[in-house]
Amino acid sequence: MPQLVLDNVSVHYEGQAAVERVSINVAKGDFVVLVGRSGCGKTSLLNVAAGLVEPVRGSASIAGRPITAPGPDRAVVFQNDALFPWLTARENVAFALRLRGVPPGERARRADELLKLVKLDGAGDKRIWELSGGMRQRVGLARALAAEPEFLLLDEPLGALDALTRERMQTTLLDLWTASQVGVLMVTHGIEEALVLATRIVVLAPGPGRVVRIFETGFSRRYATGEAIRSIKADPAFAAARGELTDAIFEGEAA
Ligand SMILES: Nc1ncnc2c1ncn2[C@@H]1O[C@H](COP(=O)(O)OP(=O)(O)OP(=O)(O)O)[C@@H](O)[C@H]1O
Repeated sequence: MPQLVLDNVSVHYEGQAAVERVSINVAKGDFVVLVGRSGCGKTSLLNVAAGLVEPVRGSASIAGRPITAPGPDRAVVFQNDALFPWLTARENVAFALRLRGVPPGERARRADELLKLVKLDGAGDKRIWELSGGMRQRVGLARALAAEPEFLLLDEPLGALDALTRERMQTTLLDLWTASQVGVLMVTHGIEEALVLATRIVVLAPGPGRVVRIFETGFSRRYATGEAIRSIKADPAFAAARGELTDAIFEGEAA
């Protein structure tokens, strides 16, 4: 099974250490979430996995192949994803299909399938500027999936959304993950979001960024096997995990 591996990765900017010796493994089917206070290096680590930042020490690889640049095996979705506003939702997704070499005759049909997967069937003809923030983010996800990546790298993809839309998008993300069995590496500031989505949560602390705790969590697997999110969140085990995770994030912070 191909694994995305960050092995003892250190990242420096202008000689300053931002991340020191962090190791993270993401197998296909894993949903790994990075959490931690501002400046602990979450985005830097995601950028190393994306091939956008080169570590000064340690290595990044997929199935043993070094990561040196962005590649078709990884799709990246950022908070304010750059869609083409003058194109329709379908054309945005079809653009990614074109880059992958899908023949013109198949692109519209395949794009519609992907839009259906993110529950945007019927919105294919709408231009990006006509869509709400949540709908745009779903187009971004459909476009990322169009590349048929092995790994999805998500940097606060739901951060700009209102609370209700954000909650709905969490189930959309889980549905996509369950259906495609990609490996996900995601950054979030949402504690509850991390618990709902992750199979593993990596807690980082700043100064310089390092791993302080790893939680193996099973809530998203429960969703994948049919349990409703509401029932999962009502479980006392969920509240207990939220308390533990919050403590781990703020441990060591000056009062
Ligand atoms: N391009 C850059 N040049 C210089 N310093 C940078 C650069 N990118 C990040 N840093 C620094 O590296 C450290 C880690 O930043 P990073 O964005 O990875 O953290 P983060 O955990 O994602 O933060 P946040 O939660 O605030 O988004 C910070 O101290 C930041 O100021």
